Amino acid sequence: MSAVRYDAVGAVDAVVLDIEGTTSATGFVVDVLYPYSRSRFGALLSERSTDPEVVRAVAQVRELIGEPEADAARVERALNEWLDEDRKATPLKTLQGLIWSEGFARGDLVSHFYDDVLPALRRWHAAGIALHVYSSGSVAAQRAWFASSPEGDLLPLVGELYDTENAGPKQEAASYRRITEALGVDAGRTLFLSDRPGELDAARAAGWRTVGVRRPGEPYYEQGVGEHPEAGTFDEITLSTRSTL
Ligand SMILES: CSCCC(=O)C(=O)COP(=O)(O)O
Ligand SMILES: [Mg+2]
Repeated sequence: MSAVRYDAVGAVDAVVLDIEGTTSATGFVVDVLYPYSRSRFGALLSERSTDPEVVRAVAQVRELIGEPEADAARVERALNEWLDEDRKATPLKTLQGLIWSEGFARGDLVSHFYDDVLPALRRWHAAGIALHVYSSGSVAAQRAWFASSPEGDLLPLVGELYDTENAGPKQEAASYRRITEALGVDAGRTLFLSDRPGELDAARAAGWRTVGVRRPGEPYYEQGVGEHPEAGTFDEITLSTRSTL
């Protein structure tokens, strides 16, 4: 796999990061985070049934399954079915985010990053490149994820956090246009790193630059990333901004 260089003048002002499969192992999410949330959905739904975020997420679950009267047990069953399918349904992610952020704060959970990721993020941040996140994981989950890394609190490295609630579905170009507008940066100077071809296609359709991150063992590794430039690790991605040239 050849290294990707973005070193033309004014190449990149901002990098937007996908998490699962890109900065971090899908295996960790599925084997550690998913069981943690699965075992706590029941308690969350019964003990915090009046929490506005829970109320809103439960209403969204009922709407998605087409059962306006679904009780807590039915809602929990739907959440677990989506977990089994790894379906990135927004209310599932909202409820997982509530559970995980408490788990991270309590010290039950510590996030995972591939070895090449944190050095690259520090390098890019030091070079003046803004780092943002766009993940199906909720903003609350993303914040906890970066705050509780094996190397401590990484939140000072990252700027804005986007999820399917505040930006929209990751496979739709409109979501990336929304982020461009919110960030106030040129689409053509924004680089999206993701493992999923559908997300990369949507970002490119919105005028973003893209690099597909293909890590052996990840679910999308065999499928590849189509026509997008690709990198096996963040070490292969050389970035610079106008100000550094
Ligand atoms: C800290 S987010 C936890 C991972 C997760 O639930 C998820 O759905 C990540 O999906 P991504 O869009 O980052 O591939
Ligand atoms: Mg991903």
